Amino acid sequence: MKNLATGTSHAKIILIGEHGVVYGQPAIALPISTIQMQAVIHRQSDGDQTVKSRYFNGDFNTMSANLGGIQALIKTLLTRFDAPDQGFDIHITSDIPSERGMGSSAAAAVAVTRAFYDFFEQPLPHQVLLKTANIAESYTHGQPSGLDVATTSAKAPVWFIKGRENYTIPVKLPGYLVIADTGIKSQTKVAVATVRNLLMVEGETIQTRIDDLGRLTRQTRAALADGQLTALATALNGAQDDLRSLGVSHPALEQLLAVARQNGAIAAKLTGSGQGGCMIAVAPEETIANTLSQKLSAAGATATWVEPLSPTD
Ligand SMILES: Nc1ncnc2c1ncn2[C@@H]1O[C@H](COP(=O)(O)OP(=O)(O)O)[C@@H](O)[C@H]1O
Ligand SMILES: C[C@@](O)(CCOP(=O)(O)O)CC(=O)O
Repeated sequence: MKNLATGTSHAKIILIGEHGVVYGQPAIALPISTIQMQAVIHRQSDGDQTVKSRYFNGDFNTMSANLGGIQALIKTLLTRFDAPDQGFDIHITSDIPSERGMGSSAAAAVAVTRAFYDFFEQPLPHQVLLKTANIAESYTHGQPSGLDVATTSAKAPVWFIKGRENYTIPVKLPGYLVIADTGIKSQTKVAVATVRNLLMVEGETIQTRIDDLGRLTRQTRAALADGQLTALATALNGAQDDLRSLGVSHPALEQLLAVARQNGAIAAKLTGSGQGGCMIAVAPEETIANTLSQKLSAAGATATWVEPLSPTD
């Protein structure tokens, strides 16, 4: 066992397919490796078990309710390594805004899992990482698709279908993504419940929208493979129409989407669970992306990021 161990992860955005993915449709998500999360463990020889994060600073056994997922995950890991009473101090630091659709809960779970495997000096196969980190996600979300854990631990864009073995896909497209945060917090489990309730009440019309998200995601995959920026834009804009019908947009998101479209974005949609959180816009050139970022900030976005559409290591 080490005296000092670390685990890292990063943010993600869902390019297309959020919410549909909960019902078996495909989704495509991109790692945002410039926005990082880190978990650092110091061994405590006195047996103390302590946690420090944005949400909580104190004894591991009295962690606040919104860190219940991380607590359950750490308990599982200590049991797995036959060390339930091992002393540790874990410090989680994050640049990922929380409850904004950028995968903070999954990134925390991935960083913590990696840190404990490093602490106990054990190899961590990727499939074990996914399964383990999803213990925390199940607690936080109820029934996560697994997309967020897959992407916050990935180095390349992920093609994802729930319950299947998922894989990374190449994206070789010119163009830039602008990510903008409305600053409005929204919990994934609440947005997922909105869609579930609508599906129960309205049935077929909602199922049609979910199916359409799958169709548009497949169209996006073809557009990414062929370098077709216009086809990509059509699919992303169509997905926003579907997501609005599913009840997961928000006036603040709609306002930023309009600003993006008026200032040179060829596509704009919410990303992640919606009902607040972040939106993404696609710009054909970096100069347009930088202008968009300024305009979105002026329109009230609390933070913006510009990223190339084809991620680089
Ligand atoms: N820095 C952090 N340290 C520990 N846990 C975190 C941190 N940031 C986020 N989380 C966890 O993620 C939860 C938010 O997750 P969620 O509602 O899914 O939003 P997101 O879209 O950001 O993933 C928080 O309630 C907390 O449990
Ligand atoms: C809405 C959903 O498709 C994505 C949620 O993303 P986030 O937790 O808002 O980053 C839910 C899921 O995939 O489990």
